[in-house]
Amino acid sequence: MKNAPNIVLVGPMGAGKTTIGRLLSQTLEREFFDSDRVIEEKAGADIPWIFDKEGEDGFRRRETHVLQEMLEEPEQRVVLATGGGIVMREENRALLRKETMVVYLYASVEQQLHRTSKSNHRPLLKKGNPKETLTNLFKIRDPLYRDVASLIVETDARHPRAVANKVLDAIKNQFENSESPV
Ligand SMILES: Nc1ncnc2c1ncn2[C@@H]1O[C@H](COP(=O)(O)OP(=O)(O)O)[C@@H](O)[C@H]1O
Ligand SMILES: O=C(O)C1=C[C@@H](OP(=O)(O)O)[C@@H](O)[C@H](O)C1
Ligand SMILES: [Mg+2]
Repeated sequence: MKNAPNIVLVGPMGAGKTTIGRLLSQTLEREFFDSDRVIEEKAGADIPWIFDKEGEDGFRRRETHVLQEMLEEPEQRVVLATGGGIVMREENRALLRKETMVVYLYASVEQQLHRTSKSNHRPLLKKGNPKETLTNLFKIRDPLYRDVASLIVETDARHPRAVANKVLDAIKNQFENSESPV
């Protein structure tokens, strides 16, 4: 498992990408990165500010740049939590398809809504009705998550530690099967 490629978590807001990614990195003794935090550190500003001053397009340009940096480092083996919109750009999906173990953390819209209800760090949920926004985004993005994912793990009825253990088991099975001699 040590040699498994970069592990990248994708999924909607509130799926647990940041939370589970940190748990996975501890167990796997790998560096953990959250693309949102890397974007904020590089910009010296938080995501709401970036959306406000540069628009969503400006944020997406920064997001692609960070993804390129993270995945194009040949020796790097990290755990990367992405933002929920990472799959919107084809260039990001192309990057995710190369040499990467992509895990789709699935969460129902109800759970997405519940888990993001206390957050004021997600600009897309500040406008309009959050449930409608999450429902519409899910319709568009669920097929895109499935397109890039090697594994899909259900998160609704599991605590974070249980989700992380499920992901680890699934990665172990996938990686060992792919390594086993024909
Ligand atoms: N499996 C889970 N069960 C219950 N709460 C969760 C679970 N995964 C994450 N959370 C909680 O949901 C919120 C959003 O999690 P986060 O990791 O930020 O999601 P994402 O990065 O996918 O948007 C956090 O408060 C986190 O503690
Ligand atoms: O779904 C999206 O488009 C976004 C999700 C956020 O990350 P999380 O999925 O970690 O909340 C963050 O990248 C930004 O607010 C945009
Ligand atoms: Mg996150």
